[in-house]
Amino acid sequence: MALPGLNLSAATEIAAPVVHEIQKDSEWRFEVAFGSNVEVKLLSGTAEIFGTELAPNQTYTFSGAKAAIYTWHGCRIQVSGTCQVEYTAEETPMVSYANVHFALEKLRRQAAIDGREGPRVMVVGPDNAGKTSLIRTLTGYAAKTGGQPLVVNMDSREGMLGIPGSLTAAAFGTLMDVEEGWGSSPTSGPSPMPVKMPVVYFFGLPSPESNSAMYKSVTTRMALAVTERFSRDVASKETGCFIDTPGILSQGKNNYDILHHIATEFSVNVLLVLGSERLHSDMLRRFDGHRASTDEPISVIKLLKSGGVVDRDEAYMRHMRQTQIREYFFGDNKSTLSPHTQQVDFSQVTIYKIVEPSTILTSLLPGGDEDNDTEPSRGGFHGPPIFEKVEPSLSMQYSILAVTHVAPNSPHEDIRDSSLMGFVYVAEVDEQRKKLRILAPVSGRIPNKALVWGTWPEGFADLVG
Ligand SMILES: Nc1ncnc2c1ncn2[C@@H]1O[C@H](COP(=O)(O)OP(=O)(O)OP(=O)(O)O)[C@@H](O)[C@H]1O
Repeated sequence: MALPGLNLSAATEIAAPVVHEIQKDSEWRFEVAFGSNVEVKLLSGTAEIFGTELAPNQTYTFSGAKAAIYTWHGCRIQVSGTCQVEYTAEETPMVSYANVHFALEKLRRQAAIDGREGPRVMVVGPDNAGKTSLIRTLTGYAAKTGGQPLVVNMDSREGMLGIPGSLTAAAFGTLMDVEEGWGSSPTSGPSPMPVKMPVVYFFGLPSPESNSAMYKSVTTRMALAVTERFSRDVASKETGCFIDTPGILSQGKNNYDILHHIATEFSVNVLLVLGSERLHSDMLRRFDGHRASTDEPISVIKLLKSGGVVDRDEAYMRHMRQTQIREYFFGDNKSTLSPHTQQVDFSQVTIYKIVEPSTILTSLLPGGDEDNDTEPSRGGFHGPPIFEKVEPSLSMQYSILAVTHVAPNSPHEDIRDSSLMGFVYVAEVDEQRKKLRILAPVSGRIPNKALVWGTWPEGFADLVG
């Protein structure tokens, strides 16, 4: 049986519960397919999942998950449902991760005494090295010891409290969601977990390589947002921040200048290198002891990749992106949302498409169409165009549009640098009647703001019927 419209196989029948006894300093690793559920309950002892403790006797439900339940002192867990993979591992890098946490705590205490910002930590490493999991773990530990770290996701391939394609930052001073990872962002429905208030920018492309100039500009804007947050939030300032980076930036020297840009803009002073000797030595050469834009040197620390980190294939990643998009509009099994569909005329929306760098080159060549009269004011800026104003067309059907905070005809730089109100989904484009069917998370008219269309996330045909 299949759930209509969701392209998921229905939950398989629940196998009889199994009890696992996990020895101290070990973890139970498991993978659950999308569309099936596995329930886990902590029966005795203590356990955590990526730095967030499990409450005793509470049932946690996992679907489409690859994760590990770690115990420092030993525990018993009850598992119901069928895992694709499950095993217990005694060898984990958790002690070294905990040592990093204690070292960061020391820096935080010193920063509080000196009235400075806490450590600004950037995590680098190839794809599937465990960067996000390490940041979740260190964020969980920092929150548990009373801190409120800012977590910055600079990887547009995956969303953090937002849709893929966006770059977000949020303060984590409260418990994270054991089942969902980063938890939920403010939505139009109630949430059992404290919601986080992310600041969101749109990149709209899968990789910084797709448009490094635009990525660097959005990075600069995000770093300003983080500095601004530090200036009005003492708890976050003292705890510092964690910056997650796209794996592609660590895979080959071509993109090290982008890593350098992130490190400089965020005044990074701790660089954690996961899972690559060669990257570590490159980073040491580039950064160790070098001064960032503040007066502090950068410490480069090598950490082992966990043996539990799983390579995720394209089909899994695609499913994960679609789940994130669906949850943004419709909620999850804990809180159902009620998005609204409405018809709008083409004339009611102003949509900008991100210009590919190759097109920019063409438009700058003699005879190129740089002086396009249909383009809005460039606010006195004469650089290459960042966006192209486009009329809706069939190719836009099933796409996500980012709703900025700026007026429809704002200069390109203002559109690029604007944080986002949210996202809408183009359910249908009727070129003949010049009408769009739009799905928005809340009711009311689509705000009269500049909308941005990127190539990422890719179109998602099955979101609404
Ligand atoms: N110890 C572990 N046991 C089981 N699964 C794990 C473990 N650590 C991480 N994973 C899983 O492995 C996958 C990859 O990990 P993660 O997302 O942290 O890597 P990453 O370096 O951030 O990847 P990318 O750069 O590609 O986004 C995730 O699904 C994560 O939940």
